[in-house]
Formats: sequence, structure tokens, C-alpha cells
Amino acid sequence: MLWSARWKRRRKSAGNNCGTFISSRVHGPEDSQDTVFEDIKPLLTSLLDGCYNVCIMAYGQTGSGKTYTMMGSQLPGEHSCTQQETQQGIIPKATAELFRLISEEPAESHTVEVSVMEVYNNEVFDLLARDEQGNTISQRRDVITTSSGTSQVTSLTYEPVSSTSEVMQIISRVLKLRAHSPTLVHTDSSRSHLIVTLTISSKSPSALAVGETLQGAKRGMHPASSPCPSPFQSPCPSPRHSISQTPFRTKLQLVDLAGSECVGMSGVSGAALWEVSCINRSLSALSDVLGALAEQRPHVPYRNSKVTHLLQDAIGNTLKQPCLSPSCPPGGDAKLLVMLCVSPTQRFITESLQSLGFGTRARQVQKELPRRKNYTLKVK
Ligand SMILES: Nc1ncnc2c1ncn2[C@@H]1O[C@H](COP(=O)(O)OP(=O)(O)OP(=O)(O)O)[C@@H](O)[C@H]1O
Repeated sequence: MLWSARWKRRRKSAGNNCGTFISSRVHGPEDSQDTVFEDIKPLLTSLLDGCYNVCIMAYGQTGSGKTYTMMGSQLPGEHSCTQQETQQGIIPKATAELFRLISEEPAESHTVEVSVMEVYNNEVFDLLARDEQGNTISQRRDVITTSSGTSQVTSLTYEPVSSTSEVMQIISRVLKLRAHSPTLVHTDSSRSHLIVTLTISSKSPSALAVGETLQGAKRGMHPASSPCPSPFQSPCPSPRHSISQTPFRTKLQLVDLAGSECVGMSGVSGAALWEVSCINRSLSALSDVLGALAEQRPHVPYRNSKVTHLLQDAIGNTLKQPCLSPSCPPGGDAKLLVMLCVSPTQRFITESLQSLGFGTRARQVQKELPRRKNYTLKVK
């Protein structure tokens, strides 16, 4: 597991006393969206190899820049192309990179489907559901644990997509359904966790054995006999196609978490108070899960909250179909990158320290979890 911290652009200079925290990478206010994305890019190659599910999540207090980091500063269509590209966040950039990688593979070797969910007040909503007239609506769904121990959202809508613009059009359409409300800290605060999932399926693995090997060599893959590389360096060798006739599926989950919030500062009351309580409880459940993984406790409380249950596979479970490569770790892997968004102002020092504490906990997760559980987490 790896985490990066991002300081939101500050209006005026403000000191911080967070020097005792060690991070994998810290981005300052001057760092562009492109620079931030350079941390993400190497993760994406693993998706096509079928070795890993990848999850990138933004965590931080309300108003600290999670949506800006994940989505960018405006929705598609609001500005000129060039401006749009430079200010795009991780979701559009990762989607574009994924389709670029797919374009280097043999034609029609991979298909992609998108699903978009929000977790609001500890309930999961499918934002791609449609009513009888075909209009997009938000529909409540259940999360279940399958017999193989993985989590699954029942009746979730998946839309096939073949380009970045298609994905972004879908996202911009459904973002209007996401719960937002103004608080004293942030005038357009997201009140839910947003989860965009791109599911990548191999279409015809048996027909691809030769082409895949050539593409692998082109992309500089390691020989099949070498050990699986670090999750943030280069792709895992993928002899899966030539060994297995079974298509594989991997998931890229892009998560914009709702912000942690101090009720006194955000000045909410009534229904909004309930929202804050649900947000804070789910974030604390996420922290508990990381704590349990870090301490290698036999029980990890994934089911204490819908968001942890939903992200169970991404945080610590195996791929549904373990990688058959002799060089991959048994049971497959999940790769999780946590982007910590931190305010530079002294006023929010308590919240900033709390966010950095979350990152520290994420880093404490051990490299190898007990084999009995059959999963592995990578720590850098
Ligand atoms: N790195 C940055 N550079 C410039 N502007 C930024 C940056 N980060 C955030 N902002 C701006 O700060 C404001 C709050 O950011 P954003 O909406 O991303 O916060 P958030 O963490 O998602 O908040 P919430 O959890 O309440 O939804 C937005 O107007 C956004 O454009």
C-alpha cells in the first residue's frame, strides 16, 4: 500500500508542524494535476495483466481537495480542450491511460464496463440505474459477501464503454445525482463517497496467446521466470493468457471519499448532522479495517460499514480468479493507493493531523498477510 499527500493550494502562507510524518510522496500547492498523475500511471499497467485489482482513493477533511484531485476542477465540456486536459484529475487521466494501454493490445482483446456508486448515509446507491422511461436515477443496492469471500453489489448497472469521453460523459451525467450541500467550511461539499469502477475483461484469451507475448515484450515486461515486480514500478509478467482459457476480469476503483468533518466547524444541524455522523463513522470504520490489517488481526471488520464492505476486495482481498502466473504471488494481489488531501492552514491543524494519522496507519499494513486469508498487500 502506498499513500501520497497533497497540499491544497494555499491563499496565504501558513506554517505546518507535520514534519514527523513520513510519506511516500508529498505534492505541494505548486504541483500540477499532471505531476500528481505520474504517481498513479505505473499502477495501471497491472490491470491488463490480470494480476491485480487497483484502487485509488482520496481521503481528507472536507474542502481539502479530494474532488479536485480525483475529478479535476471542472466537468467535461465546461472549458476548452487544452485547459480541460491540464486541469483534469485522476479519474479522467487514469481512464485515458487505461484506454491508451488497451489500444496497444491486440484489437478487441479487452472490453471495459463502467459502474458508478455512491455511499450516502451508509446506504449504497447505483447512480447508473434507470427508471421505466429510461431516465438515470439513483437506486439503492445491497452489498453481499459471495461464497468465495469477495464482496459484490447486487443488481449493479454496468455500462460498456470504449473511450475516455464516453466514461466522462457518463460520470458528468450522474454526478448531478450525487449528494451535495453547503457547509461553513465548503460551499459545495460532497456528502457521499463516490466510487467509479472500471471493470476490464479479456475477450478471447486463447486467441491472444501469441499476440500477448509480443505486446508484453513491447511494453518491457519481465520474463516469466523473474519475481513479480513492485506494485509501483513495472507490470507483472502475464503468461495467464497462454496458460488459462478462462477470461479474466480486473477492476480499477477510483474513490472520492466524503470528507471527515468537525461538526463545530462545519456548522451543520438537522438532517445534515446525520450525514456528518454517517460520514465520520464510515471513515472511522475504514481506519479500523486498516488497523486490523496492520496488526494482522484474525478478524478484519469489513462489514462494520457499507463503504468498507464494498471496498473489501480493493483493500485486502484476493482477485476472484487468482493469477496463474508462476511468478505472481499466490492468491493474487490488490493494489491500493491512498491520496491524502491536507489543508495548508493552521486553522485545520487537528483535521490535518488526523488525516496524516490515517495515512500512517495505512503505511503500517504489513507486506504479507497470513496465507490462510490468501491475500497479500504491498507496502512501499
Ligand atoms: N490543488 C488545488 N489547486 C487549486 N484549487 C484547489 C485545489 N484543491 C482544491 N481546490 C479548490 O478548493 C475547493 C474545495 O475542493 P474540493 O471540492 O476538491 O474539496 P473536497 O475535499 O472534495 O471537499 P468535500 O469533502 O467537502 O466534498 C474547490 O473549489 C477546489 O477547486
